[in-house]
Amino acid sequence: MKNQALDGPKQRMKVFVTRRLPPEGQKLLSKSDLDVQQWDSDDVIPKEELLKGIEGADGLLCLLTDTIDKEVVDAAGPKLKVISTLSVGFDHLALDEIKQRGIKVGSMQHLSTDVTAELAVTLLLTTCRRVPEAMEEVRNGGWKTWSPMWLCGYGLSDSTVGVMGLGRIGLGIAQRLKPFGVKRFLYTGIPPCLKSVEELKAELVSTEKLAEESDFVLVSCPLTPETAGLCNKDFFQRMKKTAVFINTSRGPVVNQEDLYQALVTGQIAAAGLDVTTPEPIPTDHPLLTLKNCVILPHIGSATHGARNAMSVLAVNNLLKGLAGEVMPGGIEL
Ligand SMILES: O=C(O)C(=O)CO
Repeated sequence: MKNQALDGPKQRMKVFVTRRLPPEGQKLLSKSDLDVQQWDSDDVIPKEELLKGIEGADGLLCLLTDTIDKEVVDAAGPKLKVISTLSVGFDHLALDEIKQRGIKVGSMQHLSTDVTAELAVTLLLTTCRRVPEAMEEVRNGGWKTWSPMWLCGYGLSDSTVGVMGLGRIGLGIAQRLKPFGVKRFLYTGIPPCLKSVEELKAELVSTEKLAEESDFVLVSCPLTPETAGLCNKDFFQRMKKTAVFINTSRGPVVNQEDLYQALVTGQIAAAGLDVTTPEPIPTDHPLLTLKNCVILPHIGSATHGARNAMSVLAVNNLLKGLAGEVMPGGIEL
């Protein structure tokens, strides 16, 4: 039998959680034997609270709204072993600093692929068929009669769709769009499954060609130094005047001033954004004055099922990582 007096009581590992979690993840966390300290709020944690809270932590569970930079990992100190993020994207994590310290990182992997692809399709259809504008006309008395060219948009049948970043989500988008009668798929990026690409007869092209030949451009690439600002003046000038642009990845992939100019001058037909820079986009932002721009508040993965499942995976990543086991959503650094 172990001598408790000599060994001392087993110290519980400390984890810091930067937000209230969806119920299923919260329940799992509460059953663990970790010393859980949490920012018990639905609001973003202020940086100074994060710096205080993470001190001496073995693990961190964070959100995409938390910037985990050198200052934060320094404040944590040498015990920090695992960072689990409740997101697919990890552009908010200073990966170099994290890697240098041998900290393991877990994210969502495939978990929110379907719902995010579904939202991208929703946003595309909403934007290309001018749904918010049409609803507004019903409310404000603009609906006078059925009229041949009133509120005409663009349909997907026989179109060319360009997916920038044919990863898991990009592929999910293309697969969902195929039954709408899309004639041709173009893509950039590295597909997760070549067989699916063959089934779609999707063509790997340059970013320029994708811009020039697509009727609908959907951005689903991660934010990296290479993709930041990729959709800029030159990109929009290459697009067709009848083309529709959709971004469900990260705001900074798009130069918003250039997008505004492209929309206001009729360089492109319309845009739908689920992500902006910054988030939230200020309510007086020029893009919000445009009828041909539909903006959603970053709800790509916002279904009850997905968010609960994401929170369970985020907690499991934390538990497994701290136990020295393989994290189900571990990422290669
Ligand atoms: O999981 C992510 O990275 C998101 O952007 C949530 O929709």
